[in-house]
Amino acid sequence: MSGEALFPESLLRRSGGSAEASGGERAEASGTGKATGDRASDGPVVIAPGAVHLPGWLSAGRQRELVAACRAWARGPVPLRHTVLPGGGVMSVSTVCVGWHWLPYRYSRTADDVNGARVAAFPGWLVELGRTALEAAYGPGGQLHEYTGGREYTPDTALINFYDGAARMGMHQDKEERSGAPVVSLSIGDSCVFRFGGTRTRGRPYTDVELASGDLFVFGGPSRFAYHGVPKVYPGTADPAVGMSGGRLNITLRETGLPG
Ligand SMILES: O=C(O)CCC(=O)C(=O)O
Ligand SMILES: [Fe+2]
Repeated sequence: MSGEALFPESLLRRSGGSAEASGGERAEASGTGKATGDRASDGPVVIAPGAVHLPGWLSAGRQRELVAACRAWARGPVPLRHTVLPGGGVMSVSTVCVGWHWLPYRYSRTADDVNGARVAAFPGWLVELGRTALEAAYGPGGQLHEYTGGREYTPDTALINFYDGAARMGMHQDKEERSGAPVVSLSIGDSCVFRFGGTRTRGRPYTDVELASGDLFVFGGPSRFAYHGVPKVYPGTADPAVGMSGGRLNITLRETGLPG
């Protein structure tokens, strides 16, 4: 089944209700309460220059639609799998990609380290969702324009990561892309600690942000190549209304900058 068919108009609408990046810096709330599927957005929180957290940006309905699309992609043409690293280590998250397949440490149209199949096409509605997300995080002009090199944001790959309660992701940079356009990250299901550091080292200083179901996090501009990771997931914190029985789903949209 094509992912496109699963998507109603609601995902294509430029979202109302999502605040624009007008507020100044605010301290990050550190509550660990049960995440609901439909938290009202409190507005953008600037974590570092170019790095913005928008709590509760996706409605419960949109989260359910994304969960359904990710389920369809996980069925094929490339299955969800634990990536094997060159040193023999196996990532604890399971991943499936759309548009371009990420493998350590490059992109390919085919899943060369899985089953060799060409990955699912990157759908137009997901480009629109990425654009809407950037506008919500940065505001319609200004940084948005600057951080995308004056072009419209055109993500062409999505990495979909599934975390069970024990899964983690070590500190790393997203640097296989040749484009410096921002990364758009959407979280659904269980809450986690998202650790966001600097561009030079994977160590301190960093900021720990709790990402809950429906949250948007964007990192671009001076933060585009910042180290980040997920040291902890809080099992059982998701609202079953988003359509997941457990675990955490994270979708990152990126521009690869690759031809074709
Ligand atoms: O799960 C997350 O929030 C981050 C995922 C990530 O950093 C990645 O896929 O490169
Ligand atoms: Fe990453």
